[in-house]
Amino acid sequence: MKGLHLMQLPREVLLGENLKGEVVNVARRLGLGERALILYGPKTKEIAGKDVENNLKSEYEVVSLTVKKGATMEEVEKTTGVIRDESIDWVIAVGGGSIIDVAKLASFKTGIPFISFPTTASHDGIASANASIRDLGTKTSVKAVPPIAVIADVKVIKTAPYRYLAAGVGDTISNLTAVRDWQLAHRIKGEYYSEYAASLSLMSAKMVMKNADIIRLGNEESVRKVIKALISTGVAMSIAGSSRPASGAEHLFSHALDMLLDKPALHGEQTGLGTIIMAYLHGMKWERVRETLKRVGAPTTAYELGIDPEIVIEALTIAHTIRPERYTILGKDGLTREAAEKAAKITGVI
Ligand SMILES: NC(=O)C1=CN([C@@H]2O[C@H](COP(=O)(O)OP(=O)(O)OC[C@H]3O[C@@H](n4cnc5c(N)ncnc54)[C@H](OP(=O)(O)O)[C@@H]3O)[C@@H](O)[C@H]2O)C=CC1
Ligand SMILES: O=C(CO)COP(=O)(O)O
Ligand SMILES: [Zn+2]
Repeated sequence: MKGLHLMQLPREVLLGENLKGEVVNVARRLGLGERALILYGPKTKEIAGKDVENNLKSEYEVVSLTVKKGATMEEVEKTTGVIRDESIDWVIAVGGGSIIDVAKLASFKTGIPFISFPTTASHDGIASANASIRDLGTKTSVKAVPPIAVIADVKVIKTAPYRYLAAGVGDTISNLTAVRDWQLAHRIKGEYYSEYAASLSLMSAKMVMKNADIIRLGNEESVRKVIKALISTGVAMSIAGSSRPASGAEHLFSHALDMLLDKPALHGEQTGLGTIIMAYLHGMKWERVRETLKRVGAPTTAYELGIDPEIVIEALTIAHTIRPERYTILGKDGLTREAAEKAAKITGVI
């Protein structure tokens, strides 16, 4: 229908302590069916997956699946296969961004609801409607539906190494340049722009900047600050109907690194680094971005990320080719090698 803008959002968001047993109550309140599929990874099974599964078994028939190959189409297909073969009614994902994205796309393809139970605060896919699957023929996220509920147990999330929390700040601070890119595309290409989505996204970035010193403590309050920013960013993406409010040129840079590296760093670490450079290109106060990342202990140089400076330059020069329909500060032609090197050197990234 022309002019119709569909915004899908989670029905329940729980943020608190000791929520591994709460899943049963959430499922009951939402009237979810008898047969549940729980997805976890080898590590997140031990961290929280088994406990959630055992709690669920008191009231539901539960099938479990361990995702070993990350956010790949192979894992999505395996999951959709189990959903069909076992007549599953709903899915719960207990894990990092990869496990959540596998559950998100598999449940979307089979038309059943899923619950997001994050074990890290490292990415803003926790509550979003889009899924990033590596070998989907595109390097970027595709449309799915948001989780019907998000259950964020701060005690569980705190078990993750501090690096993950700092990565969550990197994924959130990206909103600053992502929104600038969006505004640019709105002005230059007449692209749809949502002031509400952009404001919510910017607010999340500003909140983590303001609370950098609290986040650095790595305690439960720190986790709460970052998780709220990540969930709000996911909602901003749902309002926008795309990842526009949270993904601009800094994400294209991170996607380019993922293509070039056998072992990329954490998503949020890469996007944080990209934000410093893209803020410089936009003529923004890029020093403030770098300062915040430093204050929370996130990497601000290629060296700290363990990435060869040459790869950083290459990623900067190819970033514009990854999602050509998404106009950014990199323009249609991208950066020359000289411009890329200069931007990376001036900002101290290489
Ligand atoms: N859909 C969206 O909107 C978005 C999606 N993303 C995507 O999310 C992914 C990044 O997510 P991220 O969470 O950073 O990484 P991953 O989900 O890839 O997890 C990385 C590793 O961390 C482990 N892990 C998870 N939780 C804990 C914990 N509490 N303690 C110790 N180890 C733990 C995982 O264990 P195990 O081996 O058990 O899985 C895995 O080995 C990328 O694929 C990115 O593209 C990012 C932003 C937005
Ligand atoms: O990571 C994301 C937002 O933080 C999703 O962005 P992409 O659509 O670029 O994959
Ligand atoms: Zn991201």
